[in-house]
Formats: sequence, structure tokens, C-alpha cells
Amino acid sequence: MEPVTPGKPPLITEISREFTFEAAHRLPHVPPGHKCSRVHGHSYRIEVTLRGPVDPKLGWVVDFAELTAAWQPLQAQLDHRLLNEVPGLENPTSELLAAWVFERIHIPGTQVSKVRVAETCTSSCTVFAAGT
Ligand SMILES: Nc1nc2c(c(=O)[nH]1)N=C([C@H](O)[C@H](O)COP(=O)(O)OP(=O)(O)OP(=O)(O)O)CN2
Ligand SMILES: [Zn+2]
Repeated sequence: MEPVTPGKPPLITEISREFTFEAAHRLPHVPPGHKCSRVHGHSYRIEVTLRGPVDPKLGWVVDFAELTAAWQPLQAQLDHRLLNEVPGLENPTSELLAAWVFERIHIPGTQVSKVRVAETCTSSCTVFAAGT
């Protein structure tokens, strides 16, 4: 149940956790000569955000550790890989990687509301659940 203060709208609560992994990729559909057509690597940062009710006794949506546990199988598929070889990531742009992660994290009683992928310090992509 969400915390409610009389006279104020109920709160929407989200929790987030950032994960990191190292991987190589190349972008197969960029124009000839584009630097990203060559294999190169990134230190990826992935932020996963969950939305859900705050448990009235525990005072949290879910333990952050549950988010880490849900992430672990994806980490195993991504870390120190050539992303183009991972099923579903044949064209591993930030946009498609964010969607790939979004579709694979499920925690009962919560909804993944957004996934942010940062390939570099200055570039990132965020995908959101429709209607949020
Ligand atoms: N919309 C997107 N644009 C680009 C993506 C992407 O996934 N979505 N990816 C790339 C490449 O992966 C590239 O490695 C990252 O590009 P860029 O941000 O240009 O990285 P640099 O650190 O090399 O930036 P400079 O400003 O050139 O130093 C490209 N575009
Ligand atoms: Zn790249």
C-alpha cells in the first residue's frame, strides 16, 4: 500500500539500482566507414527502476537485493561478451539493449518502469513502460 497523507495525492514510489559490465560490440547497420562499424568496447552502466507498492510493514517496495538477483542472469549473458553474439542483440545499440533488459527483468508485485543504458559518460538511452 502506498503511503497516504490526508488531503494529498497518494505517492508513486520507484526504486533503482545501477549495474555495470564490460562488453564489446559493433553496429552492423551504420553507414560504411562509421567508427561504430568496427568492434570496440564500453564500460556499460545499466540503471533499472522498479515501481510498486511500499510494503506497510517492511517500508520498502522490494529489497534492493531482489533487484540484484534479478539482474544476475543478464550480467552472466552480457559481461565480457561480444554483444552481437547474444541472442536478441544482433544490433546492440543502446536503445535495443535497454529494451532487451526491460523485457527480461521480472519481480513479482512490481513493474519495471524504466531502464537506462549508458555506453559512455556523456550518452545514454532510457526506455519507459508505456503509459508511465
Ligand atoms: N542513438 C545512438 N547513437 C549511437 C549509439 C547508440 O547506441 N545509439 N551508439 C554509438 C556507438 O556505440 C559509440 O561507441 C558511442 O558513440 P559516441 O557517443 O559517439 O562515443 P564517443 O565516446 O566515441 O564520443 P565522441 O564524442 O566521438 O568522443 C554511436 N551512436
Ligand atoms: Zn559503441
